[in-house]
Amino acid sequence: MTLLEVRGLTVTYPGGAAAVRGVDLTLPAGRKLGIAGESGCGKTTLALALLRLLPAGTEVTGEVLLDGEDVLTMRWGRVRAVRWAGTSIVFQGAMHSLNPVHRVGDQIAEPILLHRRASRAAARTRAGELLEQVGLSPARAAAYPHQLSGGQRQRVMIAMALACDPRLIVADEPTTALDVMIQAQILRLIERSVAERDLGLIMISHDLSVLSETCDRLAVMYAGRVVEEGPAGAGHDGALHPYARALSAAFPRVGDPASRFAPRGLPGDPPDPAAPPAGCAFHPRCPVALAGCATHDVLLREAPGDRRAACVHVPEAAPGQRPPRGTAAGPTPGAPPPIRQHPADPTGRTA
Ligand SMILES: Nc1ncnc2c1ncn2[C@@H]1O[C@H](COP(=O)(O)OP(=O)(O)OP(=O)(O)O)[C@@H](O)[C@H]1O
Repeated sequence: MTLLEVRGLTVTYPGGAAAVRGVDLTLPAGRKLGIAGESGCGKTTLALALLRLLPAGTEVTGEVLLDGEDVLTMRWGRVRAVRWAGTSIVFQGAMHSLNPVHRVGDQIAEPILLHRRASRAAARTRAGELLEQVGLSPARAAAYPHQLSGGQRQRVMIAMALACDPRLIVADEPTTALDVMIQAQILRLIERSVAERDLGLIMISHDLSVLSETCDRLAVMYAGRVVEEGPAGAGHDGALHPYARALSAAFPRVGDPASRFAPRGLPGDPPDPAAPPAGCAFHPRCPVALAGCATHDVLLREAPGDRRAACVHVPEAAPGQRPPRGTAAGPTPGAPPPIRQHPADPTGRTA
């Protein structure tokens, strides 16, 4: 069963930065999708669009269907309910996401009070249970965020994300600010939490190794587009698109000590999202670009090996090798959908 379907999602910030361009993604219930790409490629913008958290005045086209219901056209009351009970988000740097003047137990209890209409006592009890489930003592409910370590704060964020039993968790660089040992613990906690509850997970990271370990499938973004999507286990070795290959070569490989000392970087910078180059946006940095790549953009299409890739060098899969309709990714053909101006949430609340 499809939990999330993103169709032709395009996001343009005020000022003209087209941060996400024609993204199509499908996430079946209970599956884990990683989204990778270097800084500025549009990963966070995509996450914010899924929860309608983009700033006022941002232009959004396309559809974000959660259980078939379009998040982009919902009334605000419904959006607020969906943000906790449908999709919840774990950001990097919990210190900035938690309110410094409230006890963490109260912050976990708040969405339960608001969205589950629980009594204050029941919400507090549930907050204690959630703290225990993420490996913290229920007594820590009385702590303020500054009294906890970075790893403990991130556990509190995960407890908050789980508070209203969402069906999908979006984790945006959930471990980036943590040291390697704590990073591993938090990743295991996220994996266990989604497995126990059979949740969908979208995990965003610039770290391909983290995503390959945690997720079932991996989408690689460049300049606002998904340029490759496929099984995550092969993230290091099976990539087809030259950008996905370059990204994977930039990371040390498990079991290949030599690669630790000689990771290869990618020369050049990603393009300005307000003025992406004509043709394939990657062509100015692409080691195998052809003359036509400067004028002709290849849309994401079915490729061999249960993958999709947007490159002229990648052969298109034969019709018999393609997945059933509805799982394909790539800009949706046909007339462009209407542009929606994102109004500010009238209450200014994000709960
Ligand atoms: N509020 C905004 N107004 C205008 N442009 C923005 C805004 N937020 C992000 N951008 C631009 O949109 C592009 C995509 O940014 P985004 O944060 O989505 O990328 P990212 O892949 O998540 O990067 P990072 O890994 O550094 O967080 C960038 O060029 C960024 O400068």
